[in-house]
Amino acid sequence: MRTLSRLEFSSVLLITLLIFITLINAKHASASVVETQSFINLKNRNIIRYCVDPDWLPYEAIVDGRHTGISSDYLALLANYTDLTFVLMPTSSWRQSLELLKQGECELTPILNQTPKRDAYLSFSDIFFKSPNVLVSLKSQPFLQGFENIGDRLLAIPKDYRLVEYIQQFYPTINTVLTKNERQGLEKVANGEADVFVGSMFSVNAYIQQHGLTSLKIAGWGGPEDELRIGVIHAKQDLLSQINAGLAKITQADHISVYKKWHNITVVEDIDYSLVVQVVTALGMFILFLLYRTMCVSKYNVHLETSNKQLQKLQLELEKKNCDLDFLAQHDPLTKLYNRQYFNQTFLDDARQPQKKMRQNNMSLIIIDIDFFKAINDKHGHTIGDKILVQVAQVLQASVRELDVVARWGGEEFVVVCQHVALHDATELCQRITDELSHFHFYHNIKVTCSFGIALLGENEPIQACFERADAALYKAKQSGRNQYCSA
Ligand SMILES: Nc1nc2c(ncn2[C@@H]2O[C@H](COP(=O)(O)OP(=O)(O)OP(=O)(O)O)[C@@H](O)[C@H]2O)c(=O)[nH]1
Repeated sequence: MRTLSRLEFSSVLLITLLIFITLINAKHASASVVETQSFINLKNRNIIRYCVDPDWLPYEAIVDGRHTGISSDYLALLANYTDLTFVLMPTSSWRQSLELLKQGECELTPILNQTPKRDAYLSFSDIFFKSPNVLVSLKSQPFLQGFENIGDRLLAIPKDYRLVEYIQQFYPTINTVLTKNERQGLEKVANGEADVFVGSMFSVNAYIQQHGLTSLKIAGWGGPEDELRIGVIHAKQDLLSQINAGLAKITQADHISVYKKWHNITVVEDIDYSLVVQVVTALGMFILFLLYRTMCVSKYNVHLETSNKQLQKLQLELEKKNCDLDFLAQHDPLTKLYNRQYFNQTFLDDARQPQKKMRQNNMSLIIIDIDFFKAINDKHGHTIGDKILVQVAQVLQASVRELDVVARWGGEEFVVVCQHVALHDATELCQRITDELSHFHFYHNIKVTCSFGIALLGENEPIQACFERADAALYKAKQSGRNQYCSA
């Protein structure tokens, strides 16, 4: 058996090492192609050591020592379309990955932007993935649109990211604070240590959703979009033709599959809740004011209704009092017949229209006087005398027609005005009254008789004269022995 040359020995040692690394990674069943390669395959394949950003999901990350994210899926596709085998060199930070690339320890990094500084040690493939960068701020901040409106605000950027170079070159006056990674930048904004953060939309959104940073919002676009490529160290730039050929073989369906797997963007709505609160508060106050007004108005209405009812009651009482007053002014309180004042106003005033009509239609005037009333008073007392007066009034009222008017002239004397009644009819009325009185049961069986004086109102005769004639006729009836009627 021949002994191995130094070159053969080194190759065997390297392959053994790679197998060992592969076996360790294989237990994680990653999308990374190297993790499923057999020893025989590895022998025929070009093995590439690569580094990634260990904390840049969904683009890439190292979780439990395993490469995951968009770049992991693309490397798997590339491994299918080329004879390249990719072996992950785990790092703890993006900076460390960049350092290993500069030193040539890592030969490839699968997803990054091309920048002038990186051109110094990396060669770049064609673009295979594009993504916008966004500005992130607290929801209370205004919508910034772009870097132009950042003003004095403090901008957080992950160090060693392409955007640092971009800001330094195009917006050197913006106050910046460099953060370890995107997560730290977002946390600084959420904690108020920085005002704005700029980063890739995919990773920013993923982080906001994963960690429930609901106080944050997308506040604008952050410069040119990321144009992501594979970077290889200059020593390995010959690989680029194979890499680009492999990338070109990736189908649209492959791209969409990767995109769907890692894209879970939910639009964080840019709602100005302070405005909503202001509007709701204003509306609430307006509604409260309306309620207060309605309560005041209904209270006032109740008060008004009560006052109106009281007023109506008072009005009714007043009307009743007025009626009472009117009645009292026109009636005799004892007999309830019309009084002398009413009689005078109604009949003795010639100027009044009704009397002119009466004159044209036969009007008879009868004066009635109770006989020997003084004797009744003297014998039975005034109270009984009053009652006799009331009973005589009832007899008179019951004996006349509705349109005739009976009034108490004074003392024990009454007046009857009969309309449309000729002298003859008036004498019949007196006889009827006389008959009624003779049959009427007065208090204490007192016998009550009356004397009557009748006069027919003559044409053009003043009523006063007619009254005087009736009075004279009454006197005549008295003189003739009472309980009789005389006409004039
Ligand atoms: N009880 C009572 N008596 C009254 C009222 N007004 C007048 N008198 C009485 O009526 C009486 C009238 O008396 P006289 O004028 O003398 O008449 P008379 O006694 O009826 O006699 P002749 O008329 O001549 O038949 C008086 O005694 C009055 O006091 C009254 O309202 N009530």
